[in-house]
Amino acid sequence: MTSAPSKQPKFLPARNELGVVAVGFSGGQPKAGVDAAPMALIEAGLIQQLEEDLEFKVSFDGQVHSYSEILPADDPPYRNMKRPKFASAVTREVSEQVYNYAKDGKLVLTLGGDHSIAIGTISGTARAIRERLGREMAVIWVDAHADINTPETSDSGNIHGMPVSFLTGLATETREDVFGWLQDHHRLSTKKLVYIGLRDIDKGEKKILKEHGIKAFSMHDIDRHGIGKVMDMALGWIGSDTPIHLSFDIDALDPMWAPSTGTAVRGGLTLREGDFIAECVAETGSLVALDLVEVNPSLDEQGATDTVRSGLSIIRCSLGDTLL
Ligand SMILES: NC(=[NH2+])NCCC[C@H](N)C(=O)O
Ligand SMILES: [Mn+2]
Ligand SMILES: [Mn+2]
Repeated sequence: MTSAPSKQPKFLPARNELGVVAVGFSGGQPKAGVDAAPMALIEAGLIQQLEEDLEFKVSFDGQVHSYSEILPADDPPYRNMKRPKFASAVTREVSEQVYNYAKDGKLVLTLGGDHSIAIGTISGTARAIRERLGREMAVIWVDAHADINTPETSDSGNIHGMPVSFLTGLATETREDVFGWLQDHHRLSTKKLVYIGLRDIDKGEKKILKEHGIKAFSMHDIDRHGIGKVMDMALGWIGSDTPIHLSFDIDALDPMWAPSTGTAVRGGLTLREGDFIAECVAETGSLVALDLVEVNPSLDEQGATDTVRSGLSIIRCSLGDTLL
């Protein structure tokens, strides 16, 4: 058994440098409003907290990108995917933005948007880490959902339920304008992926997880072992000294803590469990990128302030804030 490792950030020469990308994209799912999350997080004081409390040197272009300039004129469903060209064009752009920060050794924080944007963030980080360090990174995916449907296994056709299949190469596509731009250097090995918090997995997804031996800790595992042991096991699977990209879907938290999200599922993590996951990742010193996605302030409006606060808390803990 491993205990919480606390080491030097060997691959983060500029650990106090943080690049922020704000992605106002909602096209990976049908509900409007998730594009407003970056502004809600920023208006709640995010950038200031990062600079003043956590002492980061923040690079941010000051814009929440809506990508309206690359909105395709027509975007019919393709292979069961809804709005495939727009999602492809946006994630391609995000991939470039994230890559540009990560290649300079900056830690990258991306604010979503729906979870389809992880196609951009993870591909950008994976490529930069390969080029800069000649290594493969690991991904910790904290979510109620596995988001590993292929276009063919998806019932909804919503691309936010598919990012992991494209990132791992379980789904591929030759059309350049529909994720065909993803190349090997953008991809992630199924062996370097760990899920935490799962509780709403589609039938086809269960089959994929099983067939590929993907490491996953469901809410059942957290109930059985406690979050402390689960984090030991999750980080043990990844191994110390591996760069980590943390992709945090706010719906991993119980709706009690994060009601304003598009696909809320009861029986989730407490805020403390979510923060603890983030703190454990921060303690490794190996975090290279963080996504915070699926906050939708226009759903359950009375709960929006709480949801944004939870999101801020997860971000701060991931980036090294400690209780003492
Ligand atoms: N990022 C998310 N919240 N994803 C929810 C996915 C829900 C469902 N599994 C689907 O494929 O549509
Ligand atoms: Mn989810
Ligand atoms: Mn998700």
